[in-house]
Amino acid sequence: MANTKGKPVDDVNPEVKEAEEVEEQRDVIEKEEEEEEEKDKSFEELRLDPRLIRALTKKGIEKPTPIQQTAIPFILEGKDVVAKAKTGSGKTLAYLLPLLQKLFSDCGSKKKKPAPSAFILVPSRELCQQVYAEVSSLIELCRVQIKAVQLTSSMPLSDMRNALAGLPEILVTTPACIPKCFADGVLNPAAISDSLEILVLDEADLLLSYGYEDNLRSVTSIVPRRCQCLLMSATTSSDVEKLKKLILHNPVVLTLQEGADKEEPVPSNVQQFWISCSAQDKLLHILALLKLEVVQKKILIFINTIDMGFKLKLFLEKFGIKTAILNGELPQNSRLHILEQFNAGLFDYLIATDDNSQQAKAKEEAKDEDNKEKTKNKRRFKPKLDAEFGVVRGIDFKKVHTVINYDMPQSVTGYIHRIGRTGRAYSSGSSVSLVSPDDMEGFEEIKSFLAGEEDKDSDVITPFPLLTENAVESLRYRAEDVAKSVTKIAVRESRAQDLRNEIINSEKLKSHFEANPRDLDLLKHDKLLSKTAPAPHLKDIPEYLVDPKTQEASKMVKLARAAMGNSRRSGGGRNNANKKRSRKGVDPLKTFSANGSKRGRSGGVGQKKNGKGSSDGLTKKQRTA
Ligand SMILES: Nc1ncnc2c1ncn2[C@@H]1O[C@H](COP(=O)(O)OP(=O)(O)OP(=O)(O)O)[C@@H](O)[C@H]1O
Repeated sequence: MANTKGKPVDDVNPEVKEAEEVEEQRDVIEKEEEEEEEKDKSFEELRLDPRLIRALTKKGIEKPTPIQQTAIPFILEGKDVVAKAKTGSGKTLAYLLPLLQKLFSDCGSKKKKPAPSAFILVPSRELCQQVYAEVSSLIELCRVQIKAVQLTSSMPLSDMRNALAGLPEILVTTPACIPKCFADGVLNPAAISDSLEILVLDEADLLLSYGYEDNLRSVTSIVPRRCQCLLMSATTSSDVEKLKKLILHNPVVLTLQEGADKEEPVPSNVQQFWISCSAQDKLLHILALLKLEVVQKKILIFINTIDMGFKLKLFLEKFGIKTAILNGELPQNSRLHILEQFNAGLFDYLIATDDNSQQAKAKEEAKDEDNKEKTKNKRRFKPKLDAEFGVVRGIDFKKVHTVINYDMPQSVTGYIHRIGRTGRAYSSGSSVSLVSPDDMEGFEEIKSFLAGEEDKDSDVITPFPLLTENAVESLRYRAEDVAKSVTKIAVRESRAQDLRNEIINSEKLKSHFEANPRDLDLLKHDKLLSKTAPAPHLKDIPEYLVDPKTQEASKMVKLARAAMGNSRRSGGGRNNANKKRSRKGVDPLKTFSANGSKRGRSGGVGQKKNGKGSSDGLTKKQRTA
């Protein structure tokens, strides 16, 4: 940078002056962040047991997140707590750590209780598995004599009995499973009333929407008055209020706010974008996003129906893009395996149908099929959905950098939960929503909810800047041609075939997992559905078709990926240096615009919502270069 010291102000080159101002602003921001970090409490200051702190260190977790800093002391004090904090903010450890610490004091006593001391209720089997894995790994790392088990409704009775025979202290389950256990005599309500000390309702905003109200009532009727109740939620809703009244006694309500005093349901480290296109052009746009590589991998794509998921998979396959599919009709072993493989980085693109809105639709579809079936009096493949399935909400997808809404979600809450699959804990991410004219009303609702009352006109979701119209149009002919070839029959056959394969796989996986619990790479779930290899002209899009701006954008995205890959540490956590790098590092969406303007575009690319971002959107390194 030029040395301007001693020069009269008027002589200073305006660009240099501007750069200096940016530099000063950056220094102020860094200082503010450092001060913020200094105010943060450590796990030691939260009076967490040293065994737990050592376990966290082994997991790469060094510093509590804000919700953990706030909630842990209250939970350790024995208070009922309602904790509302955005997706990915670390709510699971916020309750698991103090819960375990409280059980540590009992684990020396020789006499085991007849029923678990802690119940953790979650809305889906996937979450059950995830929370169980987390609590088990903490117990193992702490080397304490505490036993945790998970129960789900689909387990055979004998497995449930075996699981409970060891008198576990912690039970992780779904609300539907408990009345079943009572009815089958696997759990004894009176014993629970005697033993239960802590009840956790995780993802409380979802428990009622999954239709668990009656199940929960049968549980609460046996919860003793002395039992400490914790309710964790990513969003506020009337359901959460209902549960609060049903179960908690005079709770401490923690609503974690970010920024000055603004409550932001989506983490500010997630940049949200949208693309306006017709419903028919969604295939074309997703092809452009993925094939021209203007979005960061790993990518999670949401669609609303299973058929559309298969159509998308077959369509992308023709262009040599391999994806895996996750939905509620797959067997549970397959679903868990797909999640594990995706989290382990074995594939980059996952197409997911989410939660019960999709289930309702699919059930309708199945009903329709049923009726047709009866009239035709013919036997055909019928999908059966898992009522405890929840692929998205609360699931900790690791290192997802981009979430794409191919179909828009049915509600604001759905949007928040989908977007929350990226930008988890201290990582950054982005989302791109494809919005057709039919989606517009719902989209406006989402936007105005996210902007909040005072900030109605602010653009929280901005137009996606890295894809030019020319770039999209250059793929139109190919996309439309291929889309025509993916017929309804092809979709139906692939769906049936895939399900058959997964059912066979599921059995193999079951026995394999029993023998090799850590082996992930057994079966690949992103294998091709179509028998024909992609045509070369579709697999490799000729360079001349892509305009220079998009080529440049794509290069930036690749560079950023490489940079992020290098700065990543294995394991769950990051150190502070890494964290800072990821916050301010090379994210092309923050530093580049395909539309040419190199400085803060309207829509705020490169600027944090709270106005803390650098004014030119360039990193120190880039400016120096
Ligand atoms: N203190 C921490 N430091 C670093 N990473 C953390 C910390 N606490 C939790 N994490 C990691 O952050 C990720 C998100 O945590 P978690 O699943 O608990 O979020 P959540 O708030 O429950 O999100 P959701 O509402 O979507 O379920 C996990 O991978 C977890 O291991």
